[in-house]
Amino acid sequence: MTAVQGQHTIAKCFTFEASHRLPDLPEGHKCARLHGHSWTVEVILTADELTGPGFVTDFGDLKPLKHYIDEHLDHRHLNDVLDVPPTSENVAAHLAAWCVAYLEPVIPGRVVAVRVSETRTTWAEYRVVDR
Ligand SMILES: Nc1nc2c(c(=O)[nH]1)N=C([C@H](O)[C@H](O)COP(=O)(O)OP(=O)(O)OP(=O)(O)O)CN2
Ligand SMILES: [Zn+2]
Repeated sequence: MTAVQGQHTIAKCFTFEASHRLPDLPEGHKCARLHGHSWTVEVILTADELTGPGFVTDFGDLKPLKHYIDEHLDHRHLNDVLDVPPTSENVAAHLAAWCVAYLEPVIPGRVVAVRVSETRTTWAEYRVVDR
């Protein structure tokens, strides 16, 4: 059978608990108040060729991201961590930049995007420009 042309993509989810408040919102907006979420982070990776038994990246090799999240975001007030308002969009961009700087050099795959959810009904995705 002829192989279908395509691209492998994998993802792994991480969670953390953190508070935030969003500035520059209209008077009375609920998200200007201090509140917290169980956040979800999904890192999405691709590779042109599989390695080992057929991996884009061994899911286990994504542990440095879990360690970063546990150390720097979990049970923190995100306004103290980021130097921009801690929206889902900005948290996703922050984690994408961290993954490109510190995770990519030590894994075979490339980071495609980081998706962040504050709630079960919302997400924001930061897509890394193709390199
Ligand atoms: N584009 C964005 N919009 C909002 C963000 C964000 O980061 N990016 N953040 C918030 C609040 O922090 C909070 O997450 C509220 O979310 P929202 O879905 O508006 O509220 P609920 O979870 O309570 O959902 P309901 O549908 O109102 O029950 C706001 N917007
Ligand atoms: Zn919120």
